[in-house]
Amino acid sequence: MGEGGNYGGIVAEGLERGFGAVRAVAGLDFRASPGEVTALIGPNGSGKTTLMLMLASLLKPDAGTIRVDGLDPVADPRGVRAILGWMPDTLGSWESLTSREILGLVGRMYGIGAAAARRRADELLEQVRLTQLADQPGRVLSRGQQQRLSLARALMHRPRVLLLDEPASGLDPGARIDLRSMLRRLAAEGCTVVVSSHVLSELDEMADRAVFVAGGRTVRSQSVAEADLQARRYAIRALDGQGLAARLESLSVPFGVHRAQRRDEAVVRVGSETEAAELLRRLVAGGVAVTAFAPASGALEETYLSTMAGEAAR
Ligand SMILES: Nc1ncnc2c1ncn2[C@@H]1O[C@H](COP(=O)(O)OP(=O)(O)OP(=O)(O)O)[C@@H](O)[C@H]1O
Repeated sequence: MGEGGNYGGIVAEGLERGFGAVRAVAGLDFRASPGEVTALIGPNGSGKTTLMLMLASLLKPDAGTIRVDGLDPVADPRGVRAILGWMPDTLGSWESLTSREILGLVGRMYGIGAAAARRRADELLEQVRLTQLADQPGRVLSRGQQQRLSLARALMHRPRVLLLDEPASGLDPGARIDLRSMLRRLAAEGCTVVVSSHVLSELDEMADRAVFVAGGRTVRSQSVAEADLQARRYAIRALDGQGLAARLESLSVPFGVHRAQRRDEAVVRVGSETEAAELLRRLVAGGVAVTAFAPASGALEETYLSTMAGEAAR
């Protein structure tokens, strides 16, 4: 429960924001609950950053209402900033200050005492694996290291709500895994976590819920568990591709042939995991030597493609 209102987490309704003639956000509803990681997904220019800036009190909506843990970012921007951590997609930094100094300064800006800020900075530098570089000036950090520092900055004041715009971009695979487990842990501690990303396979692993936006509007909101249950495409490979095709034809299963990783595979659409298991059983029973049988794309990617295809047809 938020201190200043009835809802914990984020509730935004009917949001609109234009820049001159461009309607960046044009009737957007968005919710994110405490204890969950919510993914914000949409094509380039669909309004994700504009939405996050409004949630973070850094940009005023032209219309609509926002509550962040019960607080209104328009009426009470300081209140919202005190409970919210914001990791922008690119972060300007103080080039001559060290990571340790930057975090110390950010801590002081949030009103944390010097000793407590130092302790918190050390703890976060450890978590984002920057301890070795803590006393190097900011300008020597690589892009991925800057991203990790940016995450530490967003967490300095232990925010209850965390907004991250493309947090994984520039991170190496190990750092991506660290990021995922950090965000899961923060959600488990009750934090409201919102992540925008174009890497949908990563969100499959990380998010509980996804909000899809296009053209500045919400076009779909779905839990990842629901996405997992929906109809999806499976890719099948066999030692003998022609035998596989013949068997699919005899079972009256429509399929397309797709060249992947230098080999042909058949792509079919199945309604559920049960249906997939039954198809695999029948192929094997029919003597097809199946070597691979798996979803052709992640659950959120599947929703994204079908949702955006629907949008294009509007
Ligand atoms: N300050 C601005 N002035 C003018 N137009 C802007 C401004 N900020 C955003 N826009 C426009 O608003 C639209 C939405 O932009 P936004 O950055 O919110 O998209 P996004 O979904 O975050 O995109 P991406 O996935 O590429 O990061 C775009 O058409 C963009 O050009």
